[in-house]
Amino acid sequence: MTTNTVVSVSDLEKTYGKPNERQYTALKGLNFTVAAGEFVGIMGASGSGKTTLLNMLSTLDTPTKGNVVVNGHDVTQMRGNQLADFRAQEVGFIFQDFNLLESLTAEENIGLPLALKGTPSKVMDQAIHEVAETLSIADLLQKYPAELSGGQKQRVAAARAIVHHPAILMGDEPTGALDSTSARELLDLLTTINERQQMSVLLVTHDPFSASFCQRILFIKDGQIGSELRRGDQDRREFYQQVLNELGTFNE
Ligand SMILES: Nc1ncnc2c1ncn2[C@@H]1O[C@H](COP(=O)(O)OP(=O)(O)OP(=O)(O)O)[C@@H](O)[C@H]1O
Repeated sequence: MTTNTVVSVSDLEKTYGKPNERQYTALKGLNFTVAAGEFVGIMGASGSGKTTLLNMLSTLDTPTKGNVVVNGHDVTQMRGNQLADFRAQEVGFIFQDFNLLESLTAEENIGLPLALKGTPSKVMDQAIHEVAETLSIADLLQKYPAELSGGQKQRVAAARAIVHHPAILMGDEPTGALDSTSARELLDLLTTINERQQMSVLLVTHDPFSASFCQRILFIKDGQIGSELRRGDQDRREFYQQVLNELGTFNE
């Protein structure tokens, strides 16, 4: 793995079910890398293995075979506390349903990854306010999730995902519960995070509009990478058309 590779996946396989039970192989030998500062999309039809892949990358589940290396750590070799430390430091997550804690303010939610690491409160305050400025949510910090719109909740969730400067930000359909305006704002925000902070972003989505914000898209079909698109110097609208065309032929 070269130094500017943030994610390296080799021969990744995942079979669900015990050997003496009914088994299903969701991933059938995936190989790809994500470079530092790259914005990569993972697309595929329902059931193609997108969430399974994200679970392997984020260490929420373990592969049956193969390796996943994130920022130099072979996560398939880690156990217990090592895994917990890895997740707390190297990965940021945003989910479709925000996953904010309702009893905490936006500020407290954003600070969670730092609190879990035992960060001193002054350092934590500064980091929270910096990220809140970057994501234009400084005025929301004292509010509780119930007082926020879906779009605002997802901005808070994005702030929580990057406050500890992870090596990579992963999103599982993060625009799925948003109206089209908020979805657009979140995608612009992910682009800002990617460009300004040089943070690698991996976005799992079945939505071609969301995917068109990526620099490169991997299309998964039946547990394998079926094809790949690169945006190059096309503008986003042209790339969107290309994604639609690819999906048209890909799903046939
Ligand atoms: N815990 C499990 N046990 C058995 N099979 C599973 C399990 N989790 C997922 N699968 C199967 O693995 C395949 C891939 O599922 P996965 O959730 O990764 O797909 P996906 O591409 O994320 O789908 P969607 O877009 O609908 O979320 C599916 O056929 C699914 O039924």
